[in-house]
Amino acid sequence: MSNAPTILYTLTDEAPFLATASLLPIVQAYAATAGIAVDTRDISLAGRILSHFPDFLRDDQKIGDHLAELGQLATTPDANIIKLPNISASVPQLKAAIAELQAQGFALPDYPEEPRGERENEIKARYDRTKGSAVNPVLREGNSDRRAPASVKAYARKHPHKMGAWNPDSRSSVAHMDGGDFYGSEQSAQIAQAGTVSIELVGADGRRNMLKTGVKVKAGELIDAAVMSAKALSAFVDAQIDDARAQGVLFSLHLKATMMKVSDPIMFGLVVRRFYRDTLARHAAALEQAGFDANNGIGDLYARLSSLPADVAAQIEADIVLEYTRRPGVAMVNSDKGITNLHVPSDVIVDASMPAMIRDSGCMWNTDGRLQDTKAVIPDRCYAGIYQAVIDDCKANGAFDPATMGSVPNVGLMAQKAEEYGSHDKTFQIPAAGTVRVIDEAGNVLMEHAVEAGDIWRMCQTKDAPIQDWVKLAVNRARLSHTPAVFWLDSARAHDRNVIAKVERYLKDHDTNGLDIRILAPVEAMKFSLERIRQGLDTISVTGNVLRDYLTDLFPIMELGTSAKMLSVVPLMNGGGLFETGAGGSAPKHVQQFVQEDYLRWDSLGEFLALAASLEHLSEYTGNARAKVLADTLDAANAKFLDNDKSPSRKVGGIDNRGSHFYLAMYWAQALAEQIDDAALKAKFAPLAQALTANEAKIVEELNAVQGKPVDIGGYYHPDLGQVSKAMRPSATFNAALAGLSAD
Ligand SMILES: NC(=O)C1=CN([C@@H]2O[C@H](COP(=O)(O)OP(=O)(O)OC[C@H]3O[C@@H](n4cnc5c(N)ncnc54)[C@H](OP(=O)(O)O)[C@@H]3O)[C@@H](O)[C@H]2O)C=CC1
Ligand SMILES: O=C(O)CCC(=O)C(=O)O
Ligand SMILES: [Mg+2]
Repeated sequence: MSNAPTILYTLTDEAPFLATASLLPIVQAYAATAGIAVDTRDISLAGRILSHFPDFLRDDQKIGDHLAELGQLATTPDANIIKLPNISASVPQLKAAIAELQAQGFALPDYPEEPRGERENEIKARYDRTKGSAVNPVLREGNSDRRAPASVKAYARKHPHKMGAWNPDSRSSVAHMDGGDFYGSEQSAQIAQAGTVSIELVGADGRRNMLKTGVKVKAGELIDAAVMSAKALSAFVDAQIDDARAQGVLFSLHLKATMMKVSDPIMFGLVVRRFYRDTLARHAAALEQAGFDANNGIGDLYARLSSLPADVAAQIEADIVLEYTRRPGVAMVNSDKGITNLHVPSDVIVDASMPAMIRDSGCMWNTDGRLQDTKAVIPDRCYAGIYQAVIDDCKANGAFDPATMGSVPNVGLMAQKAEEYGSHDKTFQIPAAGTVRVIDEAGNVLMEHAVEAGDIWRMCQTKDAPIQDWVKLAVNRARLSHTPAVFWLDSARAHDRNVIAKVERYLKDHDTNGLDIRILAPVEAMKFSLERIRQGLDTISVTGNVLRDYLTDLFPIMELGTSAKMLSVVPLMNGGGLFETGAGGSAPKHVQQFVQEDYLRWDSLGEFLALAASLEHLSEYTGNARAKVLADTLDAANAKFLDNDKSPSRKVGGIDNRGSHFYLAMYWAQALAEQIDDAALKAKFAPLAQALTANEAKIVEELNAVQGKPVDIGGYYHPDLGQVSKAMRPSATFNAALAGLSAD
């Protein structure tokens, strides 16, 4: 790459994809002035689906497997990838995307939910590769460094977002199991020498059923396994439903059905089956016939009613209404449309949903569209306790104050499918009682669990090199930021005990003189960090993969109002760079607003920060001095952008995503025209800076004039590129000015 510096910009889904249609032409035009190509790769859900079915498509419809290509590139020092959030699809989303593509003339097969025969099994396996968190584990060949840069933190202090007040008498709480969960059953082993392990289920009758063979392991690697008892989960859920009703609080469930794509939909399904148990039992035969799958949420039931005789469908609907009278109120995703917390597994995702609840005074929405105290059910104990610690702190001390609070950046272990990221192909719902064993090639039993039918058993892998890299990253971050760093590890967990031993060993490889580095159990680490945050002090959280996910939404949402404003860098272990934009998702409700009123609220600050880091990395890797000038001036532009508060406002009338891109382009051009490090660039950007500055009012008016009416983009999962581009670039004056930069 050093000859032809290239940045690869990912095309994804929903709001970030729409934003790209406006931002990318700006980025490409500016980067070209330094001889940098910014190419795209399609890793959207639709793109991933199409790339897996070339044999069903016309030649002109086929696309390559861009994700595999990027995954390969991520293992090389040449990688310079800007990764926007993408859909980690649940089954309902996957089916909706397939239906949309079929309607657009792509002759894809249906998703065989209950595959019959080899052909359907093969088709389902192909689709399943595109499902859930299919992208991030492939690209994240490094550990993550997520933080709010100083300019962003200063912005948040100057323009604090609203936080709901906390009442000390709030009845909101987090409920978790006391036993029979992953936490209570975790076992861990360290691999002595490279080889393979197998996973077998030995039935009560002694029959051996191989669940998986040939799982490659490296020397020094940690493997862990745990089981969630279906019986224990079921009893726990029943007790929580009753308790929520007795207390008069809303019932809500918080899982990560997208990222934990095998285990969590099963847990979600179990909760749906318990909550609606009377209706589901009464109509079991009809619902079976209609193909209802509780793992896809109660929304799946409604979607299938039309396939049943009208009187049966009406009876089922009536029974559900009746059943609600016997249950606690359920938290709503959208009370206007009657969408509950149990409708779709991907609607309520714990990393974003718990911070939202905490920001809303510990409440969620009830069916009347009003906020109400809530019981948040997070069954497994591994991490549930951290949220109760936040709730306890808010009840004791009131809401956090974004104008004064400190920050909790994160260094997260995730490289090479570390921890839960690698569990997908090693998670099983157990068909019959027996014992699950993990055995090595010599036949040694490394871990074993007694299991019952319906239990969820899963194994994770964490290689040694990523742990070493993670420790190094933590020490470097603590040194660079002069900030204490806490490893959130729980000595009561078998896996964490093994990680602690490695951390203690690898910390010795570094100069930690003068640094404050501690290892604390998650709840203690949370209390310690919260106590400091209230004093305005920062504390680096150094965590495993799941806490990385949880904390990098929780703290940014409390501190900045959104994780979109985070700098999110993944220094790839082989030297390349993966620059993620923000730490949040693809915000589906932004698309709904856009098609209804041509207004896109998506905040691209995460993209701006990622681009600056990517240009900086490119300049260091290739020695391209102009890339450095572009990076420095973009930094300056970002600071000005924040200072002048040019992020999109929430409602029609203000500037939206497109307006904010214009301001970034203007500030960036002005900084380039003002700098003195590169005279040619200065001369090139002077006329553009002048044109944008002179036409500011006109451009903003052209951009804002389109707002307020519906806009058609030709699809949700696979919108029409031409229509999107037209909608996202409505200012002729701005477009002409940019074209001028590329022309000369
Ligand atoms: N890295 C990735 O690829 C990730 C992908 N996802 C995927 O994203 C989808 C949605 O997930 P969900 O958990 O709802 O999380 P989101 O982060 O998409 O949404 C949660 C809320 O965060 C706020 N928000 C997030 N990003 C922005 C932004 N750039 N501009 C303005 N507001 C923003 C909005 O809150 P408010 O309205 O309160 O301002 C939004 O409603 C799922 O398909 C999920 O799988 C999720 C996380 C990461
Ligand atoms: O991989 C995913 O599905 C989501 C990842 C995520 O939420 C994150 O990285 O913060
Ligand atoms: Mg997340």
